[in-house]
Amino acid sequence: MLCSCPKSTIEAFVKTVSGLAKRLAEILAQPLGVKPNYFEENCPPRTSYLRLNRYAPCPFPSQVFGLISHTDTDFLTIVHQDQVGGLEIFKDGRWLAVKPNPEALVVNIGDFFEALSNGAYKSIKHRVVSTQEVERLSVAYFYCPSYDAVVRNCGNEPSTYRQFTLREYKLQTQIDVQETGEKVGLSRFLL
Ligand SMILES: O=C(O)CCC(=O)C(=O)O
Ligand SMILES: [Fe+2]
Repeated sequence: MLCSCPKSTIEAFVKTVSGLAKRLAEILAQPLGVKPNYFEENCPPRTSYLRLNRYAPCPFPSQVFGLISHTDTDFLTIVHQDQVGGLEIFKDGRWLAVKPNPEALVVNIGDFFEALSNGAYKSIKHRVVSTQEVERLSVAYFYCPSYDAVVRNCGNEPSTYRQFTLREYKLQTQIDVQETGEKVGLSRFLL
């Protein structure tokens, strides 16, 4: 797994996964009427990032989450998890385990694709449950716009969310976490 790899391997992975993220975003955006060069213009490499997650074995797995329920602050996230398992998505009112497959990547829609698509694509709520026996490793690549790129509904329907930038969104999240203890997310930007 990537967490113990040399820097050159991580850099090579970022190069490949960033190309994949861009291509996937373009394909998903095509039916929405988004300009073909939207991601090229608005997502420079410096605001996207890779996170290496290590979840230590937990003596109280029923009481402590590896990662609490959240949506991702990006267009999309590409995740590679090891064989341990623990990632869950919230679908149709219940939590579903994402079966670990080290040969596969998991792609999550993030908050900004939901806004760009005016809700046609949903930013998926997810979490990681703990394991008592073994540690778990995962790698997540977050595909983001630049801080001042405007994210808005690209279709012709009346907008569900007001337009915003990553800078504004992060600032609002910071305020919400300080005041309420959690990220409120897109609902802050409902019209
Ligand atoms: O560890 C995972 O499988 C998911 C990680 C995740 O959701 C995140 O880093 O935002
Ligand atoms: Fe996440």
